[in-house]
Amino acid sequence: MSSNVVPICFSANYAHSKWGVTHLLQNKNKISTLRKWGCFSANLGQSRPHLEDEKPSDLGLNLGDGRIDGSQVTKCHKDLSSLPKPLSSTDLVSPNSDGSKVRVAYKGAPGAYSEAAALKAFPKCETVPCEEFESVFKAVELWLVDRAILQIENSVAGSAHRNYDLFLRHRLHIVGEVQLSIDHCLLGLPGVQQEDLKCVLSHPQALDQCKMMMNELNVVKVNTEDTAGAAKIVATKGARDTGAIASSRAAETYGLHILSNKIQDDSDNVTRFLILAREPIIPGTDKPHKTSIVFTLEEGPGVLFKALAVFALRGISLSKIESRPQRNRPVRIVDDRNKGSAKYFEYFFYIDFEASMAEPRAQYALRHLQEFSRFLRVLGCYPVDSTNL
Ligand SMILES: O=C(O)C(=O)C[C@]1(C(=O)O)C=C[C@@H](O)C=C1
Repeated sequence: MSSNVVPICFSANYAHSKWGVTHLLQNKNKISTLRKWGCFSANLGQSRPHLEDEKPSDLGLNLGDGRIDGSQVTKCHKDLSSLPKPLSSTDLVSPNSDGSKVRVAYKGAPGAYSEAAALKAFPKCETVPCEEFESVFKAVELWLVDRAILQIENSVAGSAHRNYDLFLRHRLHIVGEVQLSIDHCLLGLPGVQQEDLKCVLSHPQALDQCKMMMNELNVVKVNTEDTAGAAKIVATKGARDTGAIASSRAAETYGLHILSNKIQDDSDNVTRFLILAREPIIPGTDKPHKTSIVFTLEEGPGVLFKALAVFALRGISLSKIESRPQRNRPVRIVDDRNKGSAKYFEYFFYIDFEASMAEPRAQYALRHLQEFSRFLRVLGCYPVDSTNL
């Protein structure tokens, strides 16, 4: 197939498409709630709600009992063997609840923690390494993969600030979270001792999480794109005075030795990752859910206080709040005749709150928040990761 030919899939099986539409119809009420808050981007108008009651004959098809026998084939004047064979359900590769066959994009080299997070969420998935965060998002948007995994915060080193900004540059939805316990190792070439090291490479977050050990060793710290990338550099350069902070999986992947393990300052070192997809999931109330939103505020006294109160008033806990500069409008200048002009920074506020969008109290809280906000977007509503770390 030439590279500029895009295969477009259509259903040759009425029953299959009917199932999809029926499934959507059953969840129509929930979906309309989601769309109201901007967290559903699929165009339901394209699916045909009346299709559920339609029969093949209504669609202008006369299939008889649905089967084609040999006599029908011989009546054709054309060679049908060159026509594309319809996909059967066994050919289809789609995200399954057991995690099989899901393709997950992550930023970094094989052996990175983000790859481990993808494997924790989808144990049988195919992981797809990407060089840039932009490519991770693009891979999902262009249907090259089914999901993306994105590190968002660490219990010791804090938020991955830049990753917050990516949400507004793209329109992916948060459909899950993964909490991964991070045990860093100091890696070196076989035969190298810890004392031989003059320089240690790693991702800035990992170097930050192992400050005490780095100060003790008195080495030069060098930032790399990711921890596994650091291990790869040490292995490929063969530098005996250079070590890497990375996982034991990375040591195995690149044939390095573990000089020291669990070197992080805090033994409870946990990184939270988000799972992103093209479509949101239908939020439930069967298990604890979180909702992530981003908003900007109107001007006025106490607006941030009022914004946060909409959750407190309804007994909804906030699990995270983060602010990021509004890049397109970073400063607001207010002129006051008596006090002169003042510059205020403008922010996007990101909040995770502990409720499902299927709960009326969450819907009321967002409706209330709209009174004080200029812009509001639901980034996703997803089950809390309550698995063992
Ligand atoms: O470098 C990696 O291996 C990553 O997956 C990135 C990352 C991060 O950005 O926080 C992930 C987990 C650890 O906290 C350290 C690094």
